[in-house]
Amino acid sequence: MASIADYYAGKNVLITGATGFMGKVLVEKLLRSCPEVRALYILVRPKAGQSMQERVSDMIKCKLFDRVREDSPDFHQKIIPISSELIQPGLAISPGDQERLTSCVHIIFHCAATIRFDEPLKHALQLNVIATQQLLSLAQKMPHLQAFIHISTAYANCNRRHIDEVIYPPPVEPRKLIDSLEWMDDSIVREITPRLIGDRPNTYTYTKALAECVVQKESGKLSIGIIRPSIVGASWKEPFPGWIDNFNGPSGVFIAAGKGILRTMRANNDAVADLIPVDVVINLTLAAGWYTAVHRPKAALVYNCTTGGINPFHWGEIEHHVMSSFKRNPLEQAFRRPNANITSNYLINQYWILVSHRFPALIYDLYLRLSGQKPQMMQIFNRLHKAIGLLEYFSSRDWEWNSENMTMLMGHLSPEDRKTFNFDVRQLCWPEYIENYCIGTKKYVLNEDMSDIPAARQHLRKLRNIRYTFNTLSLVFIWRVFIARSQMARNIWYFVVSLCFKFLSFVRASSTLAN
Ligand SMILES: CCCCC/C=C\C/C=C\CCCCCCCC(=O)SCCNC(=O)CCNC(=O)[C@H](O)C(C)(C)COP(=O)(O)OP(=O)(O)OC[C@H]1O[C@@H](n2cnc3c(N)ncnc32)[C@H](O)[C@@H]1OP(=O)(O)O
Ligand SMILES: NC(=O)C1=CN([C@@H]2O[C@H](COP(=O)(O)OP(=O)(O)OC[C@H]3O[C@@H](n4cnc5c(N)ncnc54)[C@H](OP(=O)(O)O)[C@@H]3O)[C@@H](O)[C@H]2O)C=CC1
Repeated sequence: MASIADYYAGKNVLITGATGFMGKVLVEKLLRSCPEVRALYILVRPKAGQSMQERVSDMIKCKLFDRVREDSPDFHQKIIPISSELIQPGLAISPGDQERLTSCVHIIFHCAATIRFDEPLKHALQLNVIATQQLLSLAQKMPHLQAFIHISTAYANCNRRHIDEVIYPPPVEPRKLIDSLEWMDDSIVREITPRLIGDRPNTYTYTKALAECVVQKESGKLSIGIIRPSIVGASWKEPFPGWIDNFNGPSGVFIAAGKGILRTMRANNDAVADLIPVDVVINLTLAAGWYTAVHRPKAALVYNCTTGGINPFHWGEIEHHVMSSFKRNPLEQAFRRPNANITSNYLINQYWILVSHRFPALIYDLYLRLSGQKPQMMQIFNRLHKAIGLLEYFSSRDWEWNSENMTMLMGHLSPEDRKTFNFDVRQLCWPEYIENYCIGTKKYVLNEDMSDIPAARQHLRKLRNIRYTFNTLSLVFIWRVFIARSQMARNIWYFVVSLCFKFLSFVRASSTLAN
């Protein structure tokens, strides 16, 4: 049987979401490990004043592509951008481009989605469900198509505790929901959203569940694979350890903790932190593309791409390793020394939010005001609280995912492919992974230089001295207030002072005698 790289040789691949976190890693890995692939057609929209071409040029300049650039400097010639806005009818692909794609594409990887937890339902439905539907109908017109790989999420069915590799019945018939939301204005949709999403925490997981159902129902004769990654984190090994380029999921939490801003968060110490490195997800995705095309399974195969059942690690352990990593490799200009604690207790968390978040923010904003600058800390904390509030659902619970298809797929790979497209997470050493993850947030998200670490350490020492001074002054102040108001405090104070005085006299007398 052909190896994975042999299979992709000469193939035209269509990718949505190629400008996103996972899409870029997919493009890089395909070009590097399957160098004979014919072309990668990527659906891209213009954004933030940049044309499609400008965005793609920026993307290929990214450090992520350094390794493939070294191997084959002309790699970009294989990337063919196609202008597309996925929430428009027909995905806004021009008739010429549609014809080109339908005539040549062999495999589709559908990564695009809105992953925001606070996305209004209508928009999440348009992108995550309707665009998937439209892509499937485009796929139906492709005579050479061999596999359609849909990227879902392990949390699509997070309202269940045990999640098998099956497509569960949808919370609502997607067609009916699409039809009803079409005529409703945004305010009505906002009002009924909590009732619709029911026991799911957000519109993201809800619409991803609907999308899976659409893939199952509207795939016709296509060969389908559905990948369900859990919490996708920095890369484990490829193209280099610790690659990460965004604040999503735990990355923003790690950074906020490393900067000394986040000091408390609600999470269950003993719950499994189902992180999965991005390169593992991409290796599995490419292997699933190969398997789907070669074996043509009759029904869609679902791959729960998770670590919890195979190599579990817990939020409490993550907290410990993140903190010690940021102490060894501090971030620049930290607000306070990194010292975050997680707790599952609501009241304890609220107490620490008051003492360790709001109070320092208030003092710092006061200092900014007095020095003629614009206060900003309270605003930063309000945004942070909103973000961690949306993540708490995932850090406070445990799920059990069955990942038999991942094991089955590994069993079908040749020893060589198992190395090149490694997704065996049993080999993952968590402390080392977390260390590289934290360094990755410093280097690639915050663009900080590793050579500045001594200065960052010096800054942490300065913060420690400020804290000691502040604590001492506060103690003296509180004590003075007590002494002024209470006879008992005064008596204790005189007692302690006279005791110290006696002790000093004793030490002096004994040293005189000794001489
Ligand atoms: C140290 C102890 C650690 C212990 C660990 C404990 C817990 C771990 C925490 C989390 C684990 C749970 C993760 C669950 C993931 C589930 C898996 C999935 O299915 S994947 C999808 C994941 N999706 C997300 O993570 C998206 C979440 N984000 C959002 O929904 C939104 O971004 C938002 C948080 C609601 C914020 O929206 P807002 O409009 O206010 O801001 P923007 O998004 O426009 O961003 C503005 C600005 O802020 C930066 N940003 C975004 N998020 C964060 C963050 N979390 N921390 C810091 N900064 C953040 C963003 O990049 C923008 O910057 P800029 O203006 O410079 O571009
Ligand atoms: N990150 C994670 O932790 C997890 C992610 N997943 C799934 O993986 C997939 C990829 O996620 P990730 O890479 O993290 O997400 P990103 O947000 O990084 O990327 C999303 C991609 O979708 C594209 N996109 C969004 N809206 C449109 C639109 N209207 N038209 C065209 N393209 C659009 C974006 O393009 P643009 O650059 O133009 O915005 C971007 O390329 C998603 O399906 C997600 O559900 C699953 C589990 C966990």
